[in-house]
Amino acid sequence: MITQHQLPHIEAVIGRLVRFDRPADAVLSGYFRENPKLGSNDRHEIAETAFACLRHYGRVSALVAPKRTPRRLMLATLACARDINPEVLDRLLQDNERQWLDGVRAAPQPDTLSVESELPDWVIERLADPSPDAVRALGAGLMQPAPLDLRVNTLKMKRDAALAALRDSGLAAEPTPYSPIGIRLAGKPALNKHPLFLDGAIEVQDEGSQLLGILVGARRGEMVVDFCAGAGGKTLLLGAMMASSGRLYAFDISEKRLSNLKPRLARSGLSNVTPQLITNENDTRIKRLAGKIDRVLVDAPCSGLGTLRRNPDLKYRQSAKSVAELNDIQASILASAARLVKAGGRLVYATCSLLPQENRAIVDAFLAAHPEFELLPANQLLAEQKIALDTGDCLELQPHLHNTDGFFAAVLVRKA
Ligand SMILES: C[S@@+](CC[C@H](N)C(=O)[O-])C[C@H]1O[C@@H](n2cnc3c(N)ncnc32)[C@H](O)[C@@H]1O
Repeated sequence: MITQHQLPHIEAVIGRLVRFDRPADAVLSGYFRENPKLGSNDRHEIAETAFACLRHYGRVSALVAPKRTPRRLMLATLACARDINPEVLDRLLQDNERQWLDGVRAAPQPDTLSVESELPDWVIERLADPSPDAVRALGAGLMQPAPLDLRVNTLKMKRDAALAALRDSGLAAEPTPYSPIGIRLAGKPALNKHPLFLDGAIEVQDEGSQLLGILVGARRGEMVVDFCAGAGGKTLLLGAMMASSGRLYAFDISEKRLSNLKPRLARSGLSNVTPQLITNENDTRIKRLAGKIDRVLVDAPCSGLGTLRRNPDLKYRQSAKSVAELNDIQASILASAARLVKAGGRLVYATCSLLPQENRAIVDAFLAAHPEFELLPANQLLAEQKIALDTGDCLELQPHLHNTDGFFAAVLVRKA
């Protein structure tokens, strides 16, 4: 329920968000830390309105143009992008705002493809299929809330047992359609105090991420590298696939992200993981492992445009220029990671981007320069795992088609 007391807070948060200089969730949690007296309903309404503003920013900012003040953006969001009773909203307005907002409500919808799909032109131009129908369908999918997916830690529990335990605790839980170790929950229940979570038997992980880990196919006793491990979402999956045996290196250049892996590792029960901070993809510590690794995952830094359901601000924080810069980093990381792979070993290149420029183009250029590698068709690998999902020789997940985040993965093998 929106109240008068919340409006200055929403306005302040929107003012910070539309600078697009920091991740939206960091802006929001920083604001809540500065304002500890805000109650849970206040936080909920502030976050919902702020994210609605970001999700519908193309439309909302066109409606209030040319005076895009935070207050106007907030009022247009409340009137046009959230399901707020107009009478309730009108009671919260200043006198001079009622007429203005009526005009906004009555204004014809801006009908450019960019506003309709809520995707900037530079993104549309770079999609594999930029035709209006495809863009509208993708844009609509990216506007839906992402489901809450869990991965069962198979070291601790089977999926059926986890499903039964979650249902016993009153949660509506279903198996995920594709991942054999995934569970989809209805709603967004808080899980951080759930016994299964505390015991490390479940982790929050999008089904798409799970499929990508499954393509790595890590096995017991192998030497495996998660090259861009971050906070270890996929490391934990790979470690469980290896039944906590062999050796799993988790590399990353971010000390902060790697430190977030530590408590997750402790819960998971894995004892085969070696987190390793590296200075860059050419770090000397990596060279020592050259030619020794069975499987390498490169979950490359990318634009994140596949995660717009959760991070709608990314489409304004990224740009054609930042994607071009990422392309250089992606190519360099992939080439470096490839040196680790032994003969017959597997290299998986993955992103959570929807742009061919960060996906297939990087892989094609790599294969052209590295004839010692070849592509293993992802659809065949998934079929061998009895996963009924065929997106061609690379895994290409799209929110509106698969109800996962947008993901890309190519599986490469070093010829024996
Ligand atoms: C997409 S995120 C990885 C997410 C992680 N795999 C997970 O499942 O949670 C990309 C990661 O690449 C790391 N990174 C950026 N440049 C790197 C480099 N040159 N070498 C290794 N990691 C790098 C970033 O710090 C970031 O954590």
